[in-house]
Amino acid sequence: MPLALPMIEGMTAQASEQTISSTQHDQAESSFDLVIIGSGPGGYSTALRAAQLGLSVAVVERDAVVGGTCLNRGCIPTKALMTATSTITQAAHARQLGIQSTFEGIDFDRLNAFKQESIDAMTGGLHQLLQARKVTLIQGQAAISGPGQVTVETLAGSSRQLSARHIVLATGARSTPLAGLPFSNRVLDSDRALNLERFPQRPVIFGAGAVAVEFASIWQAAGSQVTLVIRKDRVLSSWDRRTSLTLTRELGKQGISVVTGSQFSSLEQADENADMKVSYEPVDAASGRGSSASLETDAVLVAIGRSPNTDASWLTQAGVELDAHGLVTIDPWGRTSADRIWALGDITAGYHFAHRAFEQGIVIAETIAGLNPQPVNEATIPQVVFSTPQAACVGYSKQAAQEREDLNQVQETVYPMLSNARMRMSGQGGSLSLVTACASDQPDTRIVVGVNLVAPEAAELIAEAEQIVGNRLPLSQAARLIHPHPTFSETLGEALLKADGRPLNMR
Ligand SMILES: Cc1cc2nc3c(=O)[nH]c(=O)nc-3n(C[C@H](O)[C@H](O)[C@H](O)COP(=O)(O)OP(=O)(O)OC[C@H]3O[C@@H](n4cnc5c(N)ncnc54)[C@H](O)[C@@H]3O)c2cc1C
Ligand SMILES: NC(=O)c1ccc[n+]([C@@H]2O[C@H](COP(=O)([O-])OP(=O)(O)OC[C@H]3O[C@@H](n4cnc5c(N)ncnc54)[C@H](O)[C@@H]3O)[C@@H](O)[C@H]2O)c1
Repeated sequence: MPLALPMIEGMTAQASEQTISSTQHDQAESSFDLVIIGSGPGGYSTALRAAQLGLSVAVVERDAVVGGTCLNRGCIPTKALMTATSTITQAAHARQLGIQSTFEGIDFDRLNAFKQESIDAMTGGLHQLLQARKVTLIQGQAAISGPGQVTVETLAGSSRQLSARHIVLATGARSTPLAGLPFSNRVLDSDRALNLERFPQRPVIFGAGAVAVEFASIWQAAGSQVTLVIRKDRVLSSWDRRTSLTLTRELGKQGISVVTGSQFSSLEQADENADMKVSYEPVDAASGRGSSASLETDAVLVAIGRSPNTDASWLTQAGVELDAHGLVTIDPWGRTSADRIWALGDITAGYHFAHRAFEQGIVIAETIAGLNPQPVNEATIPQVVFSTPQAACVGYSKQAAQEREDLNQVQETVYPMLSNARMRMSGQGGSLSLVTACASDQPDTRIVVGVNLVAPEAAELIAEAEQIVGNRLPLSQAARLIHPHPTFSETLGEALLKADGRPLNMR
């Protein structure tokens, strides 16, 4: 085995590149139980679990560094920036509480170094772990070239042939542009937005999902004047209505200008480095909702979703079936329509989160190893958005629960968040709704089927909710769980007591 990469502070992408290349195994081996295409959360979780189970595994990654979108261009760098800029929000709140503090600006060199250190620590650690589990890493562009055959085109221009008992597709996704508006150094996707030397001063963001809302919060906290243009009346519009309306209101309270019912119409720019005039218009002029305006802006962020990396012709030639959105069709264990080809993560239909890909990878590896695992429970995957305040949910909204034939007597319990001491102290608003029902296979037992939350630390709080919802804990038992006082987690405890007909610290 090559020497393990030490987790060096400030490790550069170039150093990482050398590391991936160095693991193009000195070993001549080209035959594996699994060849995995892509080293993001889907690919690496499959590799780690399969190797743990004694299977021989190769991961092919075209990037210089392992970790995919999540570690290099997604979860980790956004949360590094969020960690840094949320301290500005805290300092502003602290001033209202008598703590004298001044915000003297941002040292962008240091902030960008912190972001890169965060990425390097995670990718370096992952690299070491893959090596420790004896996973073969190969840098290059992979393609299925025949049954059980993968061809890798390396950066040096050479080609390598691998044979595999099983092939796992984990090729991820890329940002979708607005029609007629290609990405550039001023029209940004999330990759470009993460690589700015400094934050834009007057950004206009199109989109209402996690990327749009997280960048809006990061930039607004840092003092940018953010305009968020959304097509519906609220952000995260596929979520529970109360939750998404609460978050929309809170973003407005933070100072973000949220333009509802509107969409991009045109962009004027003298040259590629000049400021732009961006215009938007009502989505449905006849409805009377939405507005038209033109804004001067130094950056436009387009965050309208991502397109799966499934357009290469070798995929369908290998017999892998795609749906109308270009997503790979899989069964609950990750099998595609082609024999011994599996797929997971952002190229499959469902929630596109790293933690879903982790569990899919574990299930695929264990199934290949013959362990017969339970399939991923798609209905209880927690969703989280690291905005200010955070939003998180698991299970069903009241409306979604009412639409299910296997759930009866659906009830919603709303907890008044300002009854919680820590919520009051935080200076942030929020909402919590708990959905309970009786499942048709256990008609006499009321269970918690959904929790929808806006609060500081919502992304942490949802982990407990996932235990309750995912394990179908009867409400009567869940309401006996004791929550430490005074904590944000008591919001869930109090809501459970209220749903159980025993409200404590409220009427
Ligand atoms: C800005 C942003 C923030 C996010 N934040 C979060 C978060 O906080 N929490 C969360 O859970 N999720 C978050 N996500 C989503 C998360 O990043 C994805 O769900 C996750 O990365 C999907 O993993 P994956 O393995 O399917 O694909 P990816 O992580 O995209 O990895 C795919 C890999 O495959 C490689 N590849 C593709 N084709 C080939 C080929 N032919 N040959 C070789 N290699 C190939 C790519 O280079 C890439 O490295 C975020 C996403 C974005 C964009
Ligand atoms: N905290 C997290 O876990 C996290 C953070 C960032 C991203 N992600 C994941 O990354 C993926 C990409 O995020 P995203 O926010 O780009 O996508 P998304 O699919 O979550 O949201 C896209 C938004 O754009 C809107 N939209 C679609 N087409 C539009 C158009 N033509 N004009 C205006 N608006 C339009 C949609 O209504 C939706 O609100 C998602 O799967 C998300 O779950 C997760």
